[in-house]
Amino acid sequence: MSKFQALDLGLVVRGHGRHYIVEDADGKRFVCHPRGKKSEAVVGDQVRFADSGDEGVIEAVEPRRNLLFRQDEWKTKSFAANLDQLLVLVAVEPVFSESQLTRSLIAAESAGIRMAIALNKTDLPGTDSARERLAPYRAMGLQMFEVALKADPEGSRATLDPWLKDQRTFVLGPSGTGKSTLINLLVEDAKAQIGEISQALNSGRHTTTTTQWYWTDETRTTALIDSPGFQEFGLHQILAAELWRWMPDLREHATCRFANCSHIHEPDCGVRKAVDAGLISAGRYRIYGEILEELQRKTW
Ligand SMILES: Nc1nc2c(ncn2[C@@H]2O[C@H](COP(=O)(O)OP(=O)(O)OP(=O)(O)O)[C@@H](O)[C@H]2O)c(=O)[nH]1
Ligand SMILES: [Zn+2]
Repeated sequence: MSKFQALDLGLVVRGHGRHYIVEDADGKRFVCHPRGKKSEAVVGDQVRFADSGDEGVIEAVEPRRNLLFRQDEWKTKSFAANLDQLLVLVAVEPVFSESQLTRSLIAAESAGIRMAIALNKTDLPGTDSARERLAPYRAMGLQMFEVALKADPEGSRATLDPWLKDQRTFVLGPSGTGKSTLINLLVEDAKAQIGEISQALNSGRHTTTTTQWYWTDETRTTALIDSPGFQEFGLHQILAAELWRWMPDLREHATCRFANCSHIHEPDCGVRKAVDAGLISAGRYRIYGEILEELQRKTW
């Protein structure tokens, strides 16, 4: 038994530099800092903390169920821990980058986190072509939602609510897709929740420059975790030789002559055959090649 077992267990709902907001079982929030130099806790972590009046101290981070993160050549950025699922929000406009979409799905798949895609702004005329671009993702068995968060808020809520209920959902999406609209629709007091936290952390600004945890209900069973940073989604945590495993459409066809097939140039490659036969989308295969090259360039 850890020596911190007797301390309160709390949930990290926001991190800001060396300061954290930790919420206890009753929903009471405390400003805390980590003991020692390292700031290891991330949003979603369960921590043992001691509330020592002015500011609490995080003594230990409990073991994690999972951790969603990205890693480029220079640094690792953790999004959040202990997630149930990932919702990638894209829109009919602005046109989404398939590379970014694929990267976020690979990160979640390799972290063992269930995921879905929501296509927003389906009131716009470009909906059909957006749907077409998403067809490969639907075909590989991904849960897919169509919404119009602004044009049809009630319908959108009805579409998403059952999937979100009682889950901790991390929301990712490029700028301009409607992430703020989504949060404000589902979290009644979103602005108040941010305001309260910004004030507590004395950060002064109300913008979400870091990951933010929201409860959508008073009983605190359904959570949305909002984060900036869809851009530059590095995947250096993934081994080049295993990349294909995290792409369900490639994985399905990876019956190749060589067990260590890279699916790029080898003879008798099931993946390349499937691409030629139109069973794997050319776009997804191209992105696979790009990410693979990036991972193979790794210098360590
Ligand atoms: N046509 C249409 N526009 C929408 C819909 N939902 C959101 N928008 C618009 O899309 C724009 C972006 O919405 P936001 O919610 O601010 O998007 P965001 O993803 O938070 O964007 P950032 O703040 O840049 O990260 C706004 O002008 C919204 O009014 C929709 O269902 N249909
Ligand atoms: Zn192969």
